[in-house]
Amino acid sequence: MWRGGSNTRTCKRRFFSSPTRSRHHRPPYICRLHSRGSQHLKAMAEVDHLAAERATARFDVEEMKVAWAGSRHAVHVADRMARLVASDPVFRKDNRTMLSRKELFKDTLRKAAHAWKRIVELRLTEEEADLLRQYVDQPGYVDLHWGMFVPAIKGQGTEEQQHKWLPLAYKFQIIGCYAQTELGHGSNVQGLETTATFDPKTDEFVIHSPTLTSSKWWPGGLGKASTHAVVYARLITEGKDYGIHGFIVQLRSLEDHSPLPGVTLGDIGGKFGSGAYNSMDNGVLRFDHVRIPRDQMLMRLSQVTREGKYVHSNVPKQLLYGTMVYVRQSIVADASKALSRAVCIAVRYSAVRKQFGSQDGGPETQVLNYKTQQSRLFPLLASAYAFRFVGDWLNWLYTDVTQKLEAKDFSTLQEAHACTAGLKAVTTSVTADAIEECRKLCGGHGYLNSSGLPELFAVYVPACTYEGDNVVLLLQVARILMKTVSQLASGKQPVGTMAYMGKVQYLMQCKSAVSSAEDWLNPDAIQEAFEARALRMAVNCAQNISQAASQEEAAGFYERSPDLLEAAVAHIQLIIVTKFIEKVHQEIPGHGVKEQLQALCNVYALYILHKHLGDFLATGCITPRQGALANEQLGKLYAQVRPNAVALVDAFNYTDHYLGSVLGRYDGDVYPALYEEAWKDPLNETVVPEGYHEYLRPLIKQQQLKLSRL
Ligand SMILES: CCC/C=C/C(=O)SCCNC(=O)CCNC(=O)[C@H](O)C(C)(C)COP(=O)([O-])OP(=O)([O-])OC[C@H]1O[C@@H](n2cnc3c(N)ncnc32)[C@H](O)[C@@H]1OP(=O)([O-])[O-]
Ligand SMILES: Cc1cc2nc3c(=O)[nH]c(=O)nc-3n(C[C@H](O)[C@H](O)[C@H](O)COP(=O)(O)OP(=O)(O)OC[C@H]3O[C@@H](n4cnc5c(N)ncnc54)[C@H](O)[C@@H]3O)c2cc1C
Repeated sequence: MWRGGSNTRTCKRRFFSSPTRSRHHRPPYICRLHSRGSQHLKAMAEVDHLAAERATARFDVEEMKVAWAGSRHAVHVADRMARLVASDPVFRKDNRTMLSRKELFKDTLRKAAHAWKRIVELRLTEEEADLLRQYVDQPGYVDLHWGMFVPAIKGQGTEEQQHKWLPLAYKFQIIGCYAQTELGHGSNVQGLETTATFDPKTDEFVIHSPTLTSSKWWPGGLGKASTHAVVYARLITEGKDYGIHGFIVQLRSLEDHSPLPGVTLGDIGGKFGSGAYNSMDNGVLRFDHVRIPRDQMLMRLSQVTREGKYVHSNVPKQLLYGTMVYVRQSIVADASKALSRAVCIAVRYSAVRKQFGSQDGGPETQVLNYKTQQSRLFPLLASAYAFRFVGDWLNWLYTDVTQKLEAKDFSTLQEAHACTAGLKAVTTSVTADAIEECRKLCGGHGYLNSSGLPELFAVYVPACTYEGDNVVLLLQVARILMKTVSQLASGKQPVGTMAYMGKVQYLMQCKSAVSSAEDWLNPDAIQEAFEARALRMAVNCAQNISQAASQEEAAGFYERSPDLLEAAVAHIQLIIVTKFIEKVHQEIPGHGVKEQLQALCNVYALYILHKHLGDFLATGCITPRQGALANEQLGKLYAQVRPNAVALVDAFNYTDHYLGSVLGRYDGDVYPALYEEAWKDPLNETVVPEGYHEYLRPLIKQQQLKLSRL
């Protein structure tokens, strides 16, 4: 019922033969003679400026790649797809920020068409094709086609509807998008205004946009590319409004791509940052009484009969939100990808960059050796790993819930909603902030487009808003927390990620036994502190809401919503910490791999504890002294991570192409690359800039004339 996109774990494999490759999947870098202005730079043989860093690693990087990717098979497939993309000139992206919007959009169409051609020619599996698209790394209509249009039909269409529409979508005979949000409403899905009124005379629905605010607004791929959309509209039949339902609507001609009669379509305009998300044609759409056959209503959950009778299957209405739940879980995995890219750039560059420290002409200090740099960077490195593992777990949960739903077991629906909504909110917020932090960690050069960080930030930051504004989603988690707390008194045992709340008697009064910094390395000590903090914050909120006895519960919730947000964050951080601890408890092969993950797990947990110390102290879970000990241990852990830092980001296994950053290059040969990149800027195409004769020369001449008259 919630069937979404592919579950890559179960994908059938069909490899195309691949050439043998060197250990690191980048072409050997030969520093080229620079075309302009840099003739003094001599061609050099390949040099690994980070070799000394790599030599200090105390673990097996190849095995860490397996731990990161999930399996040896996953490393292998990702490696092949990444190289395939990196070696293909069509997928070049280093000039992207210099293209105009129109050029960028056309470039996106070209890349998408070429990617599809390669997928067909090489007969790639679904898993391989997904990865290939990921490494092309340019937001475009295909993301919504595969990521939302297809999953919506799979999840909400009947067998016949799937049989009819999916083959068309799979072969790109139609291109689809997901048209839910309107100009007037996004978060409040039940507030959408577009109508789908059944006309029994013709056996059709009439799709209409009654107001300006009912215009569909934002859907990716809608503006220029899509031929079809799953449109969410209020179903009206026999004079009654049955609320929001999904409909497959054709928007453009399959002959000449012109909008069909009654359909007004366009792009909503340029977005934040150069390049970045501007490759996507987020669109506006209005309907003027557009007719579609009745069988284009997605009828898996509810149906309208030929006579116009509304029939709702005996399933929870929230299944209509299934596509969003599917995408939210995939966004958590994407957060670890975006965060690990930023961290990889910042760690490698921090190892190359040197400032201060030399009084006598000796070597300067690598900025990675500054404790402040480590205390800003290593928690982000740990977070990348934490998000990766919680993302894997969430993918498992999603698959499990989907199977239960197929068997008409809806008991885990709430758990799935709380986990996907909360983890989406926390991981995207942290990642967006972390990318910006990585930019600052790279100093001035981080601000250059060639660092890759400005574009990564601009592409990533809307993840805090799309698929549910993060605050709105955290309030959903808070509601479920409050419901769970209120049920504790009745003796109902919470399950899943809320199970810890069942230990309410103990967790409300327990005192941490930590008495030395080392005690904080005990996972039980961490787990208990996080559980007690999350539970006490939730219980405090529930008490404050109920104490406002004069108010309705909803009004109390509204008043206390800032505190509720924090309680929801505490609960989600507990889940992330728990899943990291569980991961480290598993068998993990490879020399030193488990030890490194253990250290990163502790960094993650103690960093969160340090950052939110106020919560832990205010709820009395730990004492100020124990808080100070946690911080002391954190410093020791940073020292442990330091010699492994570069190898830990190498384990992400990213090609230079995918990273797209002169600062994050695998070989660390940053300065010639920065120098060379600068000359590629269109401003450097002419020595004397355009506009000199119009504006600069007359200005200078005028001033000279004035001066000569004096
Ligand atoms: C690549 C980028 C592409 C981007 C694409 C997009 O952005 S696409 C556009 C993306 N757009 C967005 O993401 C829009 C974000 N907005 C929303 O998802 C919803 O409007 C809402 C969740 C905020 C409110 O929901 P509501 O109006 O129904 O009102 P309510 O709060 O009263 O909840 C009623 C009950 O339903 C439960 N429940 C809710 N959701 C789920 C769920 N998914 N599953 C299961 N259950 C769920 C909830 O717990 C409650 O349960 P209870 O207490 O009765 O047992
Ligand atoms: C890049 C991008 C791509 C997108 N792609 C698609 C797509 O393909 N298809 C599609 O249908 N949509 C898409 N969207 C739309 C997206 O899903 C919505 O923008 C998102 O759900 C947020 O809704 P909103 O814009 O209505 O924000 P609003 O709800 O108007 O948020 C504005 C502010 O109000 C606050 N707020 C709102 N409600 C509450 C509340 N109850 N309590 C407290 N605070 C509240 C929010 O926290 C926020 O600070 C996309 C958006 C973006 C930015």
